[in-house]
Amino acid sequence: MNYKIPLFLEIFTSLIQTPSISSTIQTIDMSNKNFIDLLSNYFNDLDFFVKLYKVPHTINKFNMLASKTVGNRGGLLLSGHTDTVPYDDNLWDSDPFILTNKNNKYYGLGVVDMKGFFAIVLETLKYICFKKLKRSIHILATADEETTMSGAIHFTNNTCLKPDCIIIGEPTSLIPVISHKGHMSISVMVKGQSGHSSNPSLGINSIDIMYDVISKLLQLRTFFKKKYMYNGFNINYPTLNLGKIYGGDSANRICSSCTLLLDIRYTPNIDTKTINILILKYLNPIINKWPQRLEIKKIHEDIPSYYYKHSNIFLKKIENIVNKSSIYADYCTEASFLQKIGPTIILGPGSINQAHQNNEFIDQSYISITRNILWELINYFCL
Ligand SMILES: CC(=O)N[C@@H](CCCN)C(=O)O
Ligand SMILES: [Zn+2]
Ligand SMILES: [Zn+2]
Repeated sequence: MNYKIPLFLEIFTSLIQTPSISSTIQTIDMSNKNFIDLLSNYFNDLDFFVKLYKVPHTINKFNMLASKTVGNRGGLLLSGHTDTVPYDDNLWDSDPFILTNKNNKYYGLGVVDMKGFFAIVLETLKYICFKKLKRSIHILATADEETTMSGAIHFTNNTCLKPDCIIIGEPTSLIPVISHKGHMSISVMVKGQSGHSSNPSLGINSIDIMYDVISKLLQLRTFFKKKYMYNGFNINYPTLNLGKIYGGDSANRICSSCTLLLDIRYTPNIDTKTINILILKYLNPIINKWPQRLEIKKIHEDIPSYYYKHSNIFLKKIENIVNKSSIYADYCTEASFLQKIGPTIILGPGSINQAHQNNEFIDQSYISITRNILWELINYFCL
């Protein structure tokens, strides 16, 4: 085909160069508009019909849907998120925004999770003859997957698309993922009272109280592991991770405020209502001892767990194409929402082990294999 779209490496470089960090911490959170514009231009270059959707309650964030539409139903939807997690300054061996080629790997923030997927999709589409298209092909690029999933939620609730199949290109090492855990993110703030450290009775030390909170949460963690075993997952029980803690300012002041961020990844055998009750049950002794001093909040809406419950014909076809049986994952994805509009499978290049890491990389061998798989998927669902 004779498109004016740039070469693969030029595209990949530009995607990595364009920051699109999302965070629940406002000072770090960024608009994804530049990234969305870049992607839109590339899909325009391929003569796709491109539409942007502003995602409500965000700082200027957008979803993009690029389509070649045939009829009004069915077809294939390839989906990815536009945002990356933040990065640790100084802990990278290369500039996270410069695509770096070393030892048959590409390094950069988002190479595997998951800007590389878009670069490979574009590279694949370049060589497809759309005159032969029998069913629609859509590419969805969402905002805020790493935080609230508000992009996927907004899209799911407002689209009239009903694809035959949705592929989410998260890094699964090209193994189909058909189930994953749910995700709950919580903040616990302890409000104490400051005072001179020479006399403990002059204040209420919020770090001391947080110490008790943490010890209760670790007990809850043990309870989850004992009571809610669920086979199929690699980590076959709900996990609880203490993710961030901050508070206080000086060694010689009683600490007046301390905040803890944590997440719970839950298996399908426990619901969020039960989890909420358990959190309160474990923390109640502290809440009673220190009335009004604990504030427990959700950082974002709970993300439900996901299980593929559609036609086995598509699943078998996809397992055949990649020559791998499907598995369950411990992380979570936008499949929890997108599955409402069509059968959804998570399948993408690179390993989740390199996601959210310093020196994030994607093995170059994934590029041609993924192109072939995408080509077969498009051939099966659209041509
Ligand atoms: C694949 C992946 O890393 N997904 C994110 C989504 C977080 C949504 N709050 C995770 O599992 O942490
Ligand atoms: Zn991801
Ligand atoms: Zn991620």
